[in-house]
Amino acid sequence: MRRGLAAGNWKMNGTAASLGEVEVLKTAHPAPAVDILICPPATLLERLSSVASGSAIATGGQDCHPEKAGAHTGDIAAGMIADAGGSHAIVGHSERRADHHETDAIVRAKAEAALAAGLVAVICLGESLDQRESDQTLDVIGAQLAGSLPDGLTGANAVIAYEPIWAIGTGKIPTIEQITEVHDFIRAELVARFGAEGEAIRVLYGGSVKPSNAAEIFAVANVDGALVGGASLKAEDFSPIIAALETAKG
Ligand SMILES: O=C(CO)COP(=O)(O)O
Repeated sequence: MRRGLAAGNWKMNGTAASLGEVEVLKTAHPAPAVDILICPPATLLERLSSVASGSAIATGGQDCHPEKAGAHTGDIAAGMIADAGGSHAIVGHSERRADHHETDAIVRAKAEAALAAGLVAVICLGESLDQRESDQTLDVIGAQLAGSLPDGLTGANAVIAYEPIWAIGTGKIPTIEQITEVHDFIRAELVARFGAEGEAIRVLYGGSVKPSNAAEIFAVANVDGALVGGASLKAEDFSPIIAALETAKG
């Protein structure tokens, strides 16, 4: 059985004061029945990793550059995430695909760089509202899976996050039937491409996950956890989401 994963993406939020939230989570979840991951802004990764050290909380970056090093002002290499104590790298988030014009090919190259640095790649995909309303969701997700996923993915080196763009930060979530349909589709595609490992790769749902809706989302068989934005910033919101995942998947 796949172990649940509660992942927090702090996006461009957080300062040194936010490290206190991690202290609270550490105390509240000393031996969780699921995995916990926090991806803070790069400025906090090393400090947060040190606060989380010795606890059940893993840390990661929100992006990585495809290259190992070089003249790429403002970018961060996967090896630097590992050096700062991170074990995961989110790649292909819709905000990066939109703000930084990242294509599936770029996302794939970034995921490959993450794997080469020994990180777990958390590869994000999801449809826009237009695509959802014109019934293209599964086509879009299929194309993103085909284009963004490197070869050789396993349950140990990759996580997929399905995040419908229109559900991110909006308070709207798809119906449970829609979440079930997409997650079942992703699972089938993963198994078709990666065989038994496709069964082991965790598939997270992301987009307006809150303490109030977490339990119903986690009840879906092929939802293995969540990639949480806003509700991961405060321990008082993230902690009940972790607890709901423990109840559903622990
Ligand atoms: O984009 C997300 C996580 O990567 C989801 O963000 P919200 O939980 O704030 O909707």
